[in-house]
Amino acid sequence: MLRLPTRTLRSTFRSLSSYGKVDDKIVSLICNIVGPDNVTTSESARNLHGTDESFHPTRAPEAVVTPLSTSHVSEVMKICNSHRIPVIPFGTGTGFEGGVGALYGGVCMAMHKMTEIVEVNQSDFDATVRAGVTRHQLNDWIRADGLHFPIDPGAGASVCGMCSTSASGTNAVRYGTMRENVLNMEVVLADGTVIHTAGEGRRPKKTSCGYNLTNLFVGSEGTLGVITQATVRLHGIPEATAAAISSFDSVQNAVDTVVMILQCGLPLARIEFLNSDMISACNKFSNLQLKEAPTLFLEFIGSPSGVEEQAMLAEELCVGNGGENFSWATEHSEREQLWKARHNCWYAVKATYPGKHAYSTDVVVPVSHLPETVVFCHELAGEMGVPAPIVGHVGDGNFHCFLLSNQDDETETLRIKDFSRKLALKAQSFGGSCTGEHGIGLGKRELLIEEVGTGAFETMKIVKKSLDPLLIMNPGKVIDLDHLL
Ligand SMILES: Cc1cc2c(cc1C)N(C[C@H](O)[C@H](O)[C@H](O)COP(=O)(O)OP(=O)(O)OC[C@H]1O[C@@H](n3cnc4c(N)ncnc43)[C@H](O)[C@@H]1O)c1[nH]c(=O)[nH]c(=O)c1N2
Ligand SMILES: CCCCCCC(=O)C(=O)O
Ligand SMILES: [Mn+2]
Repeated sequence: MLRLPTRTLRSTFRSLSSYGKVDDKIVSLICNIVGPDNVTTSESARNLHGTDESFHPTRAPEAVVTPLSTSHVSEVMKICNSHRIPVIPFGTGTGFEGGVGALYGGVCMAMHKMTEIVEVNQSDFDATVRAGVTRHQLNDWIRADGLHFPIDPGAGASVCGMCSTSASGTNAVRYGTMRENVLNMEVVLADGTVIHTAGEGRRPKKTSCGYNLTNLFVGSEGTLGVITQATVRLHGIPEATAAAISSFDSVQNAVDTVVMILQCGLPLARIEFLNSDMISACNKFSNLQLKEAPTLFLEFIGSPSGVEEQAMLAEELCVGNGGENFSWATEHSEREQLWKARHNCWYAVKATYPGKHAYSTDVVVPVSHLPETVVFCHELAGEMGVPAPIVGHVGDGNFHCFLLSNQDDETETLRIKDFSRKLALKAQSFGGSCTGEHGIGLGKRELLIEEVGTGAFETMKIVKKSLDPLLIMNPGKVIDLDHLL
């Protein structure tokens, strides 16, 4: 099934241009599989599918293919593999690290037409979806059964795209990330082979059955195969929910409170930190009237009395650290407004600086190092003269700092890259990571090597070359081609 190349990769790829071109012959071969309505070389479609939310320059693929089934994906992969044509999977294009850019041309495999919710097992708390299903679509489908899929990147991402970046969001402190919530995946490998990472039809909540292929493909960012189906955990919608807000006079006091709340074992559903620049952007964009100060947004779930008890304990801890204006709400509309504003932070800050290109850092540290890392970020931004709205999933030790550049201004772009690198190195020095949820993509390839070290990096290269010997799967992402040739 999988073969290592007989010649060395270096001689196979004498130059990067040795990738095959998507010429008329290839388009017609693909057309024979998916039908003419499901392949296009139009400029607008190509540009759209080479773009995500990142500030990395757009790189359009040569063609966009929209498969309708796993066998379509498999047959197209066979053609691409035999002509050594790059394939770049595309979910909904909401990624932050340039993952969908076609650096070496090739075919974009756009999954949005595979929209079937294959099954929902209400009493087993799991669902299986095809690659085009978004998290919103899944939640709309299962709500009436009293269930939800809690992983919530702010955008309406596809569930399989979320598998591929190991996404999380505001609920991870309670429910975990995609890594803890994916039970099985169907994946089409570079040569067209179809596998099920946990075995076909399997959906056990735990397993000791061999190597964990599921978690190999979670976070693989389209570089090891195309995820065509995912089986994910679902959770019951809690009986009662309350949201709370408290503002502080310093970043340090706000983040110290987070550590205390976690140390008390309060079973929070969400705890998010926003600095004053971020609150200011949210007030304008989402029509809130919050005090422009370091602020915590919290959410508690459980029984009505349990929620009240949690809110009172949280209030005590906030007030003990100088927290002001502690207020909490159980009303659905009030909670919705708050979390909608939180999910729109990215758009709120973008609207504050029109015309600029935006980049979001994504460091994560052990929570005991969170206060000094957030303060470091604040001070570094001050020293470097970089405006720095900050928002974070602080219950996991993960936060984002929003950076801006005028893409034509090289000095500005270098400055934010420098800032981002310094912050990532600081997080790594505390035993943390350069990325908690956005992935490596293009921007963090060197940081990946520093983070995992030579031995683990060499092992990653072996995995990549074994599964994709001709390096056609999303080439240049996660691992620079120079390291693979
Ligand atoms: C406003 C806002 C807010 C947030 C976020 C975005 C935006 C716009 N995100 C980022 C983003 O939503 C997240 O990275 C998603 O997992 C991307 O899913 P897409 O379907 O859009 O993948 P997209 O199409 O962007 O692709 C991302 C990567 O996955 C690969 N890929 C996509 N589908 C694949 C498939 N079927 N098989 C194999 N590879 C595939 C692509 O090749 C690419 O490398 C985020 N994220 C987060 O973790 N936490 C957060 O809090 C937020 N918040
Ligand atoms: C500083 C704003 C960056 C937000 C990036 C999107 C994201 O992950 C989120 O949590 O929101
Ligand atoms: Mn986030």
